[in-house]
Amino acid sequence: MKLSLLYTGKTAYRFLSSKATWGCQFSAKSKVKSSRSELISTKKPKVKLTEQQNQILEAISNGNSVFITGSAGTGKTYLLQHIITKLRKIHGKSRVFVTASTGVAACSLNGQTLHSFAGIGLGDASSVDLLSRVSLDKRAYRRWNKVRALVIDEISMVSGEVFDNLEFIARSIRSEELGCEEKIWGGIQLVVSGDFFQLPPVINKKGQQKEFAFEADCWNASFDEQIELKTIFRQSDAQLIKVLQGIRKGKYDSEDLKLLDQCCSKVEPDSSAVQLYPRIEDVSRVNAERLDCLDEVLFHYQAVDSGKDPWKKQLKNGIAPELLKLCVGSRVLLTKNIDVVGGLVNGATGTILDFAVVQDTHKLYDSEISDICGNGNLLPVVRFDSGQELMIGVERWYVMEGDEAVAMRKQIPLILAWALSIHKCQGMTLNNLHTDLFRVFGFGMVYVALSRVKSLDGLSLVNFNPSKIKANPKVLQFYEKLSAEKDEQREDSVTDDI
Ligand SMILES: Nc1ncnc2c1ncn2[C@@H]1O[C@H](COP(=O)(O)OP(=O)(O)OP(=O)(O)O)[C@@H](O)[C@H]1O
Repeated sequence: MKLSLLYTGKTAYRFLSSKATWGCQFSAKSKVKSSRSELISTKKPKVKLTEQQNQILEAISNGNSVFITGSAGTGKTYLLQHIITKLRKIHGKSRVFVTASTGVAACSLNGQTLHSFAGIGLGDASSVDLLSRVSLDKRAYRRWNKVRALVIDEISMVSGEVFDNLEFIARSIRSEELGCEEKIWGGIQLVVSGDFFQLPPVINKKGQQKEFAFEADCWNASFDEQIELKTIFRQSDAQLIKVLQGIRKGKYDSEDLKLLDQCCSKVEPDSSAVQLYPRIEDVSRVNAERLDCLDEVLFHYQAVDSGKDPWKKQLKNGIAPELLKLCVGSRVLLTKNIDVVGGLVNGATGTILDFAVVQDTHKLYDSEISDICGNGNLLPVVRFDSGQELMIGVERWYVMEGDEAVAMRKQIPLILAWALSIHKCQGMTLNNLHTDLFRVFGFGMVYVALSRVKSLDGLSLVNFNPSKIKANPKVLQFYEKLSAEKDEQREDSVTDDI
């Protein structure tokens, strides 16, 4: 029988007490670090920005609105963090709003979802109706007035209709309230990032004309520059990069197919491989089954949320679960960067080794732990696949409105990692992954799934079929046009030089 330390009675408590003592001995003997201890280096490794990344930063310093795109792993999100710091210096912290199309992406940037920033609910109404909805929502109205720079990450999942509606709202509110002439986006500096070859928007209305944001009427006029990052950092193997670049555009040759076939012929996927599924139901089922098979005592970690709705609700769409169930032997994935120098970053996987009490903490932190873990104050000890062992402490996820934290979740930064959804892994880097391509559907999914992996050794596939490799023709056309325009600009600048 499984015991729940948080919800069961005396039996569990007795177990917990003995386990706690053992945990102390464990900590002393094995020198397990706590993710909150001073032993962990929080210094960020110095990453030199590329010339192209620096050019983008410069364009932003000059007040330009920029669309940043590029293949998976070209450092779009990484660059965004530098951009946000720069924008805050230019406009002041409270006037820079950081948003993303999904809760997971928004949380990883400590931002808010685009829809909640905008105050448009589901956004399924006409532009005029949405404008009156926003005008009645005091906070949303104030945000639209206050914002000087708006960052939008994972734009591939925002529809053209929503993009146009937001521009209309920005222009209408700001020209009326600020008394300025009508400017596109009401003069807001826009920084938009994403790769349209990745996951597309979820379209509710049938026959929607403007599926992608680049189909919005205002798209081209919204930006001073549209830049495609070219250097891929996630993978270094030239063969893998070539295959992934092909898959991104729905293309492959016999060499690529041979390589993908080799990934299918691995007898058993590495036991550390994260299984990627398109549907969340499969993810929940596989993780629950594997947890059950271990037949170990379950430890429950209940997230503690603060703030008000609608912000608090957004926390539910983030990466940190409301209730995290773990036991010895569980495969887990880290959801925060806790030791960047040591490689313990978002996406690092490992196995739960034990549960132990944290030593030498401040009273304040003790109470934080007990809020989440109940009376036991036992924290999970993880042996990461890199070999490091670490006790994982409590972390925080914020929903920020400008410089104000409007909601916060405290939770252990781990999720079960036998299985993960392709939607949740967008933006992640994984060492080992396994996926059944039979289940994968739609444009972009195969590319998002496969482009998470760092090297071919870490990729295992089943049911690979070349017909699954497909790119949306509209997206292909958009990128062809973008690169033709760049070529033209280059030619023009050469002619000018002569
Ligand atoms: N200039 C750089 N030099 C070295 N590494 C970099 C550089 N820029 C980014 N990286 C690293 O590249 C990796 C991928 O970056 P990031 O996740 O930002 O890519 P992305 O383009 O947002 O990918 P995706 O589209 O899959 O979300 C990260 O580990 C990041 O630290």
